[in-house]
Amino acid sequence: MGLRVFDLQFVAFLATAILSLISILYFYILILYPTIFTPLRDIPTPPGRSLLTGATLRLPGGPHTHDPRYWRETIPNDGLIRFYLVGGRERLLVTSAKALSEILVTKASHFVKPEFVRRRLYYVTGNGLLLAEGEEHSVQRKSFMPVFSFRHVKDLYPIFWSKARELTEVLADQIAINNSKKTKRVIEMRQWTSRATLDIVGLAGMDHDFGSLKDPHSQIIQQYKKMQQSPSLFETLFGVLLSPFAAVKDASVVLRVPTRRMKEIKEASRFIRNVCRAIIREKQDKADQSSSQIGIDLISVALKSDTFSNDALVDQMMTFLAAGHGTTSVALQWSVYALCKHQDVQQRLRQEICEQLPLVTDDNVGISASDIDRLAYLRAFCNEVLRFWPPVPSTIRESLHDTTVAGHYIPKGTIFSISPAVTNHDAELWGPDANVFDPERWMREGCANSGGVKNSHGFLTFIHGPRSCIGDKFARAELACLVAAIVGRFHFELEDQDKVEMFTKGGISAAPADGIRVYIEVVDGWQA
Ligand code: HEM
Repeated sequence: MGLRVFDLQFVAFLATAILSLISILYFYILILYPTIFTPLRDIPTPPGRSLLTGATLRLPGGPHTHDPRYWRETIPNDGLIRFYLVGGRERLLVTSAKALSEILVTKASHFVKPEFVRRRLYYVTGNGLLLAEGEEHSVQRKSFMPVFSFRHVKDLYPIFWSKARELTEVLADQIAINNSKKTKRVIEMRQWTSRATLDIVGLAGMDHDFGSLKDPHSQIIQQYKKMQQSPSLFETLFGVLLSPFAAVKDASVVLRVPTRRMKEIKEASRFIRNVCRAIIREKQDKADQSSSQIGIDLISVALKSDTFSNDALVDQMMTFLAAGHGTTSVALQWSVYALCKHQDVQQRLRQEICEQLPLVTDDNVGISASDIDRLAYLRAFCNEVLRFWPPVPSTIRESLHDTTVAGHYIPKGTIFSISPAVTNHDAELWGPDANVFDPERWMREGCANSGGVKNSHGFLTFIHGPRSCIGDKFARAELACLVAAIVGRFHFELEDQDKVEMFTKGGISAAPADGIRVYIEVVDGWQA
């Protein structure tokens, strides 16, 4: 009996000691380290933070104490602003062109994508160009540079145009559906932009038509939807609980918890990998029969180079599908939003397109790169959409070892936020009208390629340096073809004219929250 009391006392003592230790550890990680001991304490920091939620980086949506654009404008800084994430973790927002240039270009090899980002993206992108680091990345990048050069991308315009035509056909069918007397109808753009851009990456990237524009039940689109699920309440709470330890060790353990969402993400990833594998086999069979059967798409060119194993090629295909599909889809959604909010721009763009391009309904007439690229206002409009609503609003980097940025000492393991959404609206770089949507800035003399920005780092949509978007020319050409085709054929108006579109909260891309619901109507003048 006496022994049992002693046992209980010992267990109670042990439990109290463990709880006290955990509390001290949390206190140190949450309060003491980030406020007193951190070597980053001299970097300007926005006032006020919640212990639980930190000052999590939000997407810009107007002045707000947690809005990084607001910090950029109100907190005096010399290139870096420190803020806290959930659990007291520190992060540095990079605000000056000089600091961006150091991290992205001059000292690019000192900075990598953090391990927890690589783990999170792995299922979606595979281990291709986006996630490779160091020498492996250099070799992969060198192999793919030629196929993403303008010399090659210009040959892909007819593919972009043919899918843009198909998009206009399915949209016209949607107007006619159920009620042939109706001339306009409300459509949610997201599903159509997503299907169009997936089909385009499929055709131009791997000579394979997923046919998702025509097939509403397309398996591959369903699988991508599964991958974009937001974390459940349990996963979020679990992440918050572990987050203080992320400062010590990354908390990607959350990804290893076998929740239903993680199971579905892994299944979807397996499904898409198998589709990629089958496409490669088909290509190899064709190539075995005749070398002239090899196409001009990205993967055929990689196959010809003999640099990649089949598994490595699957990773690259996953990368191109993921990196090239959602981003351009989001850019097209914002384009439609801009057209609705600025009807004068829509009219002027339609006039240029209708005057200078052949009918989109005419399937006998092809389009070349020069047909599209000579349309100055189309180019200005697309550039402004990409500036104003960068589809990747923020990316992150981690310092590989102790270094300096903007004159500040930066210890190994420091995490930086590189934010196109902040930099693309920086009044110091773009002038006082930085927060105004104005394609005209790209039409001024000598500004066609720069929009008049004072430093090239000011346009950060595709970032810069050795890790910049390799698909930027592909994306710009694709977006221009899609915008030209839909503006030439349809008139767009928001379902709710006064609606100010919000960004989605989750995901990598900054997509419009409601997928852009518009009235769409076939216009006179540019139809067969
Ligand atoms: C409007 C459309 C697009 C935007 C805004 C965009 C933006 C970006 C950004 C910001 C990065 C850098 C990410 C980081 O390092 O953290 C990136 C990388 C990348 N993008 Fe894009 N992208 C777009 C379209 C495309 C397309 C169409 C493709 C391919 C078909 C593509 C393929 C890639 C690849 C492979 C990388 C990794 C490059 C490397 O690390 O060497 N992107 N993109």
